[in-house]
Amino acid sequence: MIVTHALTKRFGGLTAVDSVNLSVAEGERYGFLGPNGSGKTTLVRMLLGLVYATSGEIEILGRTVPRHLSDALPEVGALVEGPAAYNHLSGPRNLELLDASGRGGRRTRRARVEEALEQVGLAGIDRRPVKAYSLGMRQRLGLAAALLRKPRLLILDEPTNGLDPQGIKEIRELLIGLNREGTTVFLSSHLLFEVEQLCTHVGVVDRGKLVLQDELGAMRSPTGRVIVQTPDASAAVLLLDGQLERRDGDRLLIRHPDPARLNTWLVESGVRVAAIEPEFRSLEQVVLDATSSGADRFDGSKP
Ligand SMILES: Nc1ncnc2c1ncn2[C@@H]1O[C@H](COP(=O)(O)OP(=O)(O)OP(=O)(O)O)[C@@H](O)[C@H]1O
Repeated sequence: MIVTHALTKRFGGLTAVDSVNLSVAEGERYGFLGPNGSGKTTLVRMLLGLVYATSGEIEILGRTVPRHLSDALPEVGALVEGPAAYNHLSGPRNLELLDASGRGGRRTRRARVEEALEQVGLAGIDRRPVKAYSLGMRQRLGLAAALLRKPRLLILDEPTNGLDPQGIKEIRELLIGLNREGTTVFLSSHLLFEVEQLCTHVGVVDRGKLVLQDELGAMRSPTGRVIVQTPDASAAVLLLDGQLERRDGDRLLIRHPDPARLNTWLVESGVRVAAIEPEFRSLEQVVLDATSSGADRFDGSKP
């Protein structure tokens, strides 16, 4: 769906995107994660032919970009930083105008616009001009515009920018739903938590370089520790001499390679186990290990 080879963009002496090999397959929800200023927007703009690469190659839906971009674009929905709109017109009117530039027939235009508005939570919006929209509403309108053509591929630059936690959740659910119906989703974000909640695949960019690219599940390997919930926590603590890493009420974090064996042993020793599961590395830990700069440059906050 998206392939780049040694994609590079320099602005004078600054290398904003540095030899990036991106690979996004059909059906994925791919999170392109990096701190502010790491080159995400520049890469997205190159994918959409809005900025020329200094060197390297881009393929979108099997077409070379920018040369054959116009063949790919009808199947691509895009949202780039600061979605453009006619500020003196209403949101629905903006979408009607946009739709008129596409291939859809006039008779069904109103229905397409209404469906897109409904998908992003703007159904029944009044006729106020876009200049009176909040940042979150503008972002939703931008998403609606990206959805008008029922694209096979969505390319979204920071799609939850300006949204409150409820809005972020709604957009997440919308993107997961669209993806289930077959849309491949590529989005950039500086929010670790957002990517962890939404994406199946992650690319981590640090100072223009892609330092990690994998399936989220594969990245989050087991830590070798087991989380156990037990009403007999005090008895378990005595039993676990040296293996216990942390106790939090009736929740214990235990160094052990095998949850099944640990479970058997605890139960046979008279410790009732209410819940047991292996601990996996968080995306934050993975990113911390992969980047020289440390995860403090990434935004790990939860909404
Ligand atoms: N037109 C430009 N001219 C000069 N430098 C630029 C230009 N566009 C971007 N840059 C620089 O390239 C680097 C990457 O910027 P970019 O906007 O792609 O990062 P980003 O990861 O999208 O950050 P943010 O989330 O803050 O938008 C930054 O150092 C930025 O200042």
